[in-house]
Amino acid sequence: MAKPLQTKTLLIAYASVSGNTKEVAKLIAQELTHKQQDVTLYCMNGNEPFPHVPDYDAMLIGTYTWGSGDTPFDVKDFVADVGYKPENVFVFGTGDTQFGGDDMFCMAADKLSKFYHSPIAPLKIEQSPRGSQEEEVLEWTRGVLEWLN
Ligand SMILES: Cc1cc2nc3c(=O)[nH]c(=O)nc-3n(C[C@H](O)[C@H](O)[C@H](O)COP(=O)(O)O)c2cc1C
Repeated sequence: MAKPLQTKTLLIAYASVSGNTKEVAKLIAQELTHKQQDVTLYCMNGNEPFPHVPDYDAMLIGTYTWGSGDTPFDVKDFVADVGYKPENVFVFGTGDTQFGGDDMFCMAADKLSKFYHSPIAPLKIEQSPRGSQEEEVLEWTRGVLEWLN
């Protein structure tokens, strides 16, 4: 029989301009909540109060990629404001292969994942997760939970 999952406190912090990364963040949050996890969603480019990161068992960071493989300023600011590298940081991103092809696809997610020594590979979604990519989001989310348990 599968081991029951422990309830973890999980921060999902994301930046999103046109809504794709927000959609992925919401799907992840839904799945985690469904699995009895204690989830807080935080939008980096909104007006919500800054989260107290040490309160969480793990942080999931969501980013789009802009320019030529660049990390958005909102994400860079968030990372700087957190001020330390927590353990257990998982990264998801959305991108578009029309900008720079496979080499630059979701490059911001790759960079963040390296920066935080993330224990599992970043999730990379081509624009909106709706449709066939939804299952990839759910699988990745289950992978995060498995790693934390
Ligand atoms: C000016 C510009 C540059 C972009 N550069 C990249 C890029 O280098 N790599 C990539 O994967 N996506 C790139 N994108 C695509 C966005 O990352 C993608 O549309 C993403 O899903 C937007 O996320 P959001 O809807 O959460 O804002 C670029 C988009 C724009 C408008």
